[in-house]
Amino acid sequence: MGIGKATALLEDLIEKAGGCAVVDGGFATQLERHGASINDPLWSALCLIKDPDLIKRVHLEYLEAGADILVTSSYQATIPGFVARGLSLEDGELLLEKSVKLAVEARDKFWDAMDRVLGHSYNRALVAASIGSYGAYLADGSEYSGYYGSDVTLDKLKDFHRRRLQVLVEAGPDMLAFETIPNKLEAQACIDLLEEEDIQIPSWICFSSVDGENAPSGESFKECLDIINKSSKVNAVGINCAPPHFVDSLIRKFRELTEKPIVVYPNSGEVWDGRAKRWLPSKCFDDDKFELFATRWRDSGAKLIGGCCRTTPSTIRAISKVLKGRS
Ligand SMILES: C[S+](C)CC[C@H](N)C(=O)O
Ligand SMILES: N[C@@H](CCS)C(=O)O
Ligand SMILES: [Zn+2]
Repeated sequence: MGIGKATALLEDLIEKAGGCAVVDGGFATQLERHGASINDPLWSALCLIKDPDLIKRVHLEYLEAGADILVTSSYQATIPGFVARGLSLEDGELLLEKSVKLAVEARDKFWDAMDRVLGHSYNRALVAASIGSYGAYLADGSEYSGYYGSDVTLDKLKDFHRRRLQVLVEAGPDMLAFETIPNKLEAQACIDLLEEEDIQIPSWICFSSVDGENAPSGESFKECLDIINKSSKVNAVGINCAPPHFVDSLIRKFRELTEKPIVVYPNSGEVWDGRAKRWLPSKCFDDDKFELFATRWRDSGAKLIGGCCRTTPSTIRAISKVLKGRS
């Protein structure tokens, strides 16, 4: 796939979805709702070892809810993380591959079934391989602070991301989703890797934000988007796992800073306590509110809309209903 084709794949989906495609919702959240215990350094990636069937089930639930894009279970699946757990390099790589295969199998199963349903309004979903930030792997809350310490250089971040990216791409996803990137240095590492590895599938880079104006590191989104704009390998840019009430103004800001399609999939508004490893109750938004927000975000110019942590298939059903007129 050349760069033109990569761009077309995402653009076609957005067009088929009526101008705004639906991303799935909180993946780890839905695993937990089904009883999975993920209080672990691997977080949701623990289920790749313990309960892969549940991963597939959650993907199917999001498809049924109307997701046009499935984000894989690899957010916190890393080779050093698996090795720290006693797995071999080879087994770690097999688990990464499995994260893509499970989503592809769910997508194909759902799409085969839909093929037999007359007049359905679903689109054939794309599978986006999740690449969580270095902070997600550290499991210390730094995907929301952007502070990695002075010893973390561009080369270190590229070394951290490179092999996982290669393995995920080899497993055959439709696209890549860099998630909760908290600073400019890591965005640069992602861009450099896409270029150096000559990645041919589309990708998006999403930042977290804790003040509604800047990246968590305090660096401006102008600085971050200026480097992204220089790369044709990044096909969309946006925000994930930030509170929903920040999103509308961030879409407007991003529209001034980039011509790339904008993707937003905020969390419920609850705040992650990285030390206590739990969600702190905060200004929290329910599915009805997401329904209202989704039209506003679309009208403000977002092209891909979904949910992140603490959102569920019912959130995605509400978003899909309002964006596509599905009941
Ligand atoms: C998106 S956060 C809630 C994921 C979990 C975090 N990286 C941790 O392991 O503590
Ligand atoms: N795709 C991940 C992102 C966590 S911030 C999930 O939904 O669990
Ligand atoms: Zn999240």
